[in-house]
Amino acid sequence: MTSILIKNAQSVGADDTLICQDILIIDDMITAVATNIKETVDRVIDANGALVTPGLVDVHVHFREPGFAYKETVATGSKAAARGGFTTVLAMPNLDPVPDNLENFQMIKANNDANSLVHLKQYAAISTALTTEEVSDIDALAKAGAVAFTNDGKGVQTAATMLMAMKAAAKVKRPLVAHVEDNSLINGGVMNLGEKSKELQLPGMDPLGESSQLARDLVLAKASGVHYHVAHLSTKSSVELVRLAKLQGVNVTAEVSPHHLLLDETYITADNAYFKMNPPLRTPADRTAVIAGLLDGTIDMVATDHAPHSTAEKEGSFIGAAFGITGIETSFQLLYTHLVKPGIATLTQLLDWMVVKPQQAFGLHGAQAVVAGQPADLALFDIRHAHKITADEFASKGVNTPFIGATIYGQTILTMVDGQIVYEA
Ligand SMILES: NC(=O)N[C@@H](CC(=O)O)C(=O)O
Ligand SMILES: [Zn+2]
Ligand SMILES: [Zn+2]
Repeated sequence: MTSILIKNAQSVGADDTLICQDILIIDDMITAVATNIKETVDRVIDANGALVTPGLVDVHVHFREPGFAYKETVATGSKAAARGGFTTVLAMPNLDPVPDNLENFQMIKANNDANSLVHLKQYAAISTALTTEEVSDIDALAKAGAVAFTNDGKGVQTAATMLMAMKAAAKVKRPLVAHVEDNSLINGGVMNLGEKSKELQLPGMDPLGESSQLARDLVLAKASGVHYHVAHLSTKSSVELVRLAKLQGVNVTAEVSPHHLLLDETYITADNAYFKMNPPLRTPADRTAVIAGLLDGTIDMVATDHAPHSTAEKEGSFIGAAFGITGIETSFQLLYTHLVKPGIATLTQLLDWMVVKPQQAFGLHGAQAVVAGQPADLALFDIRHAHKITADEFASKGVNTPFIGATIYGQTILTMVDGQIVYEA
């Protein structure tokens, strides 16, 4: 038996008030939360007024193993997750080999299970190689433990393939997660098609590539009854479509990334690939719409789309650089600093978007509140001191984020998974 007593932590109570309490953890469970717990334990940790939350959940990360271990591994990615305050993450299938059959999936899952510091669930591919019209063996992959199905990185180009996959996913009661992108509207674009692409004279991708495929999918989702989840939603038009679909009873959920909430294309002042990701940063009107969509519940959750790449792949121009930015070590902190501190959102809302909704939508197990009887998955954040993000502090192999140099509050002090400390500052 191991026992840990965390003293003087501030947990979020009713009406968003902070309550200073002690937390007793025995083995993998929270066994008591109260003021002034007196108990002989193996270790006492003085949280010194830090915020305590249930472990964060990220339904969209790229851990790159197997195939691209030079960008990230399960060991480094999960360490980065722990450093960000995350205790459960869902890993994308754009790997090599692709988890589009049982053998590949089992090999990838075994490697995840052997090397992850946090709870790690694996997505399987919708179609073979993430690009074909041949739907994967969704039934077998679900039985093997696939948390959900997605071709993230690529849109599913034909309605027939999408409908077939949705019906199969509905049968096994797993979400179908869509990276919505119609290739016929991308035109080799490296950023959003509009004023900024014109100014920088770079090829732009039409934002209708996202919303037009989303509109198709929502019709198919309604017909198939699948739980359809939209990955990294980024345009005003997409928000409007999801809002309408929810009103019509479509079983749809949606995620937005921290960068689409906090940045737009006006932040791109030079041809610097640290601002290159897919979907691209959109217009200020799109950004206003995704924030409003999150606040009114149209968008259910935040997911980082943590996409590490090597320095060589992100150097220089948008042309030729890889799409994607890292995010798992800075997301809670950036959103706390820019949404909660200024009063745009409450801490309760932020935790709803980063813990409760992801767990509910994907049927995950984990603490939804720091209370006795819950699993000891939790994080402590220092919300009182400012911190400047530097490239050398990341646990991830990727340092490709435009937020380097930003000042944030909420640095992670400690992260615990099943009662084990997996990160300590
Ligand atoms: N978001 C990105 O820009 N890149 C992701 C793929 C994806 O999420 O579509 C990647 O795998 O690097
Ligand atoms: Zn994607
Ligand atoms: Zn992604």
